[in-house]
Amino acid sequence: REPSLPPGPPTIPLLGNMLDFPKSRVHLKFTEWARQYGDLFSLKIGNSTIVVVSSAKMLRECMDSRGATMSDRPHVYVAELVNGGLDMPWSHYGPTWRNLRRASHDMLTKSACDKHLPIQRAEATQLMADFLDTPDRFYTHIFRYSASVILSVVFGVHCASFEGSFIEEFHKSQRNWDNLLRPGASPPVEVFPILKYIPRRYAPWKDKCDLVRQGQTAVWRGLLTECIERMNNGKRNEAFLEYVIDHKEKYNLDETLIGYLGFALIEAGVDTTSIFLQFFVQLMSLHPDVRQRAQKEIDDVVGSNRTPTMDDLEHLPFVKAIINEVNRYRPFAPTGVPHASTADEHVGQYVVPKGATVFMNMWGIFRDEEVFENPEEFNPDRYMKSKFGTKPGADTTGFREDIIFGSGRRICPGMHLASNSIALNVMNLLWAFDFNHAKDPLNGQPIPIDPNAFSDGIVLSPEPFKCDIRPRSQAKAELIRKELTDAKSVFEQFEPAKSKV
Ligand code: HEM
Repeated sequence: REPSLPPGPPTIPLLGNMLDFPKSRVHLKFTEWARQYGDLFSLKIGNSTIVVVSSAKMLRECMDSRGATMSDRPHVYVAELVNGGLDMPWSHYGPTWRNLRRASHDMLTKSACDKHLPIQRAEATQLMADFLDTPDRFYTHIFRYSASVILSVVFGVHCASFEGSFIEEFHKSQRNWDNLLRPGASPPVEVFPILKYIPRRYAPWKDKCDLVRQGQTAVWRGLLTECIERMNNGKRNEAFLEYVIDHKEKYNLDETLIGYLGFALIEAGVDTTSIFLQFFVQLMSLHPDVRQRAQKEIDDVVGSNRTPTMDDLEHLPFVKAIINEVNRYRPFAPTGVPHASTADEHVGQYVVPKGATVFMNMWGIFRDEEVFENPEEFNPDRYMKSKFGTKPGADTTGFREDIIFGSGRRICPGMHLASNSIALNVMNLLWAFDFNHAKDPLNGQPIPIDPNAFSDGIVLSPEPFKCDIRPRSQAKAELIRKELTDAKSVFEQFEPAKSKV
């Protein structure tokens, strides 16, 4: 390790820390190292450098305030084979990313997203109705909701069901993509570039890359073609992509890039929103005391004769505290989405060198005992006592309300759409349903839910679990069904999704 680098675990010649690098649960090891080496530590993997930021204060100093040099993405060879750098979350910091980013920013402003609240509300009503009809399929209902909202808003397409639909195909294709990105699924080409040249017959991962690329291209090409046809037939429905197509010169985007822009929003927006809602259902089933307290708050503000609206949120501090605590307790990307530096940056006494991969260790930030009381405990009440859920006297420098959405120039452009989705559904689901452990039909005993069973990788998502979801009253169930009938007029403004792309 070069002496100017932040400290870190001891290295061995040539390989550096490669043998110590965890194959799973990377966030746990990063957090252990952060406690040992500090809130800015480094690892060497061969010649390359990884820097890990593990406090909000350091996040501000090292990343938020250095947007111009900390906004690249690391080279990931399989991603280059799959999307050639045209897919925004993977794009390198440069003109293509800038054009995509500018368009997404203009499309997804708070006021633009608020205009799309009617379709978000209609979709959220369908989610409640789906929970009434087939509660056991809550996992796919949530995925359908998240996908259909983004498809409607971005491409102008509504997808009424998961099974047998385009959304099911997209789900499968994304799981193939996740598998390809898992550690060990492809050789470490980034460290040993020679591995790129392994002939195809010995490198099945190259064929898998082709398959994922073909699947993703089919998704955006199909949706874009439909959008253009609709525009040509005079049937516009205010989809965001219509606006970008109209202004493609302004953003310097050709058809392929416009397709990738739409795809990036589905790719980055669907799993994230779904995962939040799945964890929410899990945590409400595990913590009936928290659920009941939130339900009492909602009942006092909303009552039983109407469903919640976005205007209710400001009167529901405990519901907001639950949202914050789900994000703290189960951050969707526990080591952040890595950035890369494009210049040597002096941070305190250390240098973060040009080309380093920089991780935001959200797990470590949210599990810091100096900052959070009993951080391992799911306790929304902490956010009732302080804005950031921190304990009295803790240093809150660098904390911000949108910290879960990333950092600097790469901060999530979909955060307003995501926040509306999360708030609407959390309010609705607490208003409408009780969540409990499912019972084993053979012995009537509660089926345990393991809160620590989650998938590995850059994204944390709960392993499938069972729970019991029931409407809180017949009257509420009837109101949901009536609102779904009313929502049909909103859905009709969108094109029905095809079963295949
Ligand atoms: C709970 C929901 C969501 C969470 C927690 C979330 C979080 C994040 C995070 C942490 C990043 C990486 C930021 C960074 O590199 O510093 C990100 C990037 C991104 N998100 Fe989200 N996101 C959510 C929903 C959405 C939605 C709904 C959309 C689209 C409508 C979206 C679109 C994107 C895109 C396109 C990027 C890549 C930005 C870039 O690389 O420049 N996200 N998101």
